[in-house]
Amino acid sequence: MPPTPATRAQPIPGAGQLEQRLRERRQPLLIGVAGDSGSGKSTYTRGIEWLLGRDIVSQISLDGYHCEDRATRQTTGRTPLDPDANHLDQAVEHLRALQAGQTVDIPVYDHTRGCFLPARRHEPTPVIVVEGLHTLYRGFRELLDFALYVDTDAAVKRIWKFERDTRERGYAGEAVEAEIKRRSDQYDRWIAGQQADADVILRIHPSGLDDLALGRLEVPEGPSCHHLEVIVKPRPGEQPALYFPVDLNNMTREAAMPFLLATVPSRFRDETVNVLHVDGYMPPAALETLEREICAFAGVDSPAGDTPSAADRTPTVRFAQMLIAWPILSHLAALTR
Ligand SMILES: Nc1ncnc2c1ncn2[C@@H]1O[C@H](COP(=O)(O)OP(=O)(O)OP(=O)(O)O)[C@@H](O)[C@H]1O
Ligand SMILES: O=C(CO)[C@H](O)[C@H](O)COP(=O)(O)O
Repeated sequence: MPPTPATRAQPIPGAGQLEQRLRERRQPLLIGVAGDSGSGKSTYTRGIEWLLGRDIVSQISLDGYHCEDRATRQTTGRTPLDPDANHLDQAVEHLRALQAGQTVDIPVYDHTRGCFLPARRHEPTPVIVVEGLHTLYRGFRELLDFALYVDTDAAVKRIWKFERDTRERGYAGEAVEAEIKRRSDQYDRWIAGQQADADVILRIHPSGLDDLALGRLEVPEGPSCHHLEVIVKPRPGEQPALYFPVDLNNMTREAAMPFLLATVPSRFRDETVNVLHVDGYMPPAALETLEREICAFAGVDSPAGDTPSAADRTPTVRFAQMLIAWPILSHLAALTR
């Protein structure tokens, strides 16, 4: 029998109106993002806000619920990774109120100075992204409509945290090194276990393309790339198609950019999952097509959020943001159908 030609799937009824359906909701949907400090939680989930805009998506950081500011922590020796060093019950109560459509005063932590600021009034938006060290803990998980865990390789995290904490948070280099060391057992004890309750796990490793190159990998100047693994559970039923073009000419020309995309059906914690692997540099034209497709699915003409920062505009980060936005948006679409 001749192979069936690949055709574009018919649109799923109701897809393309997600933004409208979210806007009509009275009760916000909560997306929880957990992971270590400096693991990339904010960076990799900003794509949702960028696609749908701030009217629809708002962010809450659980850092405001720490019990101690930076100076106090230096005297007690505790770190915020200890769940008891956070007002988690109050955070759960606030999320419950937001989910019920109420406005809440959210405590705020100022990382530039390491102290608390006056609480900020948070009006519920149709989607609220909640980020923090303990976001998938008991009490939170039951409230969440979608849970993401960001699991970043220690070596990658070390570089990101070191650079960010010395540049933006006023830390001396030795102090960051000492803090990373002090926290490593605590991460295993209090944070890592939350992966078990995630809908999607994003793992970030150093690029592995070197291992695939014959001889030395030749990479043009550009932002560094990483090997991302996105662990997703296959969704039952018909799914909307999401295309992005792969230009074979681009892969065989002289200055081809190294790029890898694979899906590997696997077993993970006794469940069937697909593991999407991405590494290298996605061609910008393909990325633009992918973003247009996701916008069409969401029902917006173009991304409705503020223009991203230069760091967020690197193709490697943008692609990762879309890879994370896609399972979240398609899940939200199923919940609002
Ligand atoms: N792919 C990347 N390439 C280079 N830098 C990155 C990348 N991803 C994240 N970073 C940087 O790493 C730092 C930490 O990222 P981010 O703020 O997203 O982490 P986080 O988990 O939200 O941190 P925290 O919970 O401590 O606030 C930031 O300075 C960010 O710009
Ligand atoms: O674990 C962290 C999440 O980012 C921070 O270390 C914690 O929020 C305290 O912040 P700072 O180090 O700026 O005092």
